[in-house]
Amino acid sequence: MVKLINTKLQDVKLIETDVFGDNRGFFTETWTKEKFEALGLKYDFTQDNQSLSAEAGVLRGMHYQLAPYTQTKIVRVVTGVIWDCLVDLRKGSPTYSQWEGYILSEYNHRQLLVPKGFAHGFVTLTPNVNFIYKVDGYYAPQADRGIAFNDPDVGIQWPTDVSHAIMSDKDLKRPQLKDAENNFIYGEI
Ligand SMILES: Cc1cn([C@H]2C[C@H](O)[C@@H](COP(=O)(O)OP(=O)(O)O[C@H]3O[C@@H](C)C(=O)[C@@H](O)[C@H]3O)O2)c(=O)[nH]c1=O
Repeated sequence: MVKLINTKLQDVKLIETDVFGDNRGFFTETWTKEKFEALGLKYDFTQDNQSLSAEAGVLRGMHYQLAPYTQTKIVRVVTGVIWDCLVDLRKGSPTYSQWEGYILSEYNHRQLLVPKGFAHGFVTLTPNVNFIYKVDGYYAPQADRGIAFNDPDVGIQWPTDVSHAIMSDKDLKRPQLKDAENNFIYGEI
């Protein structure tokens, strides 16, 4: 059985699948087309991605691709623990500009549905985080955008001190939401 858990953010869902433990370890179906579609999660996935973050305190975010290159993502962690964060960038959404964080780990096996129009990022809470995700749109570097992880107007409360987080140069220079290019309209994407 696949279980969907609503979150504070409109349209964002946590996903739990059955995990069958035994003397060898465990088994779980991480994505099953017909079971996910029966719950309304019907996407034409085009790409699977993996990142490794070697240390605790790596911060990647807050990322999105502009329309028409928007991506739905289903994200999860296969080794390690992260605090994953989303910001709703869809103008007109009841939760516009709000953020929420979720623990995703090799232990809770939780996945997160990141709808189109959300900025997404995470901080690693352990070393050796293997993060994998499906997306339903190809990588489009010309549409690659982000907002600053520490935008005071958004006010994300990271669970650890991220003032010296290990980050890409690109992410250190992201604009605030009020200055960011953003063409998402709630209901239109
Ligand atoms: C995302 C991506 C990157 N790349 C390349 C570009 C670059 O040389 C290298 C690293 O890219 P980045 O620094 O953007 O990688 P990263 O910071 O891990 O980017 C990811 O972060 C998380 C939080 C997300 O939400 C993802 O959608 C994606 O934006 O990989 C691809 O070739 N295809 C892709 O789909």
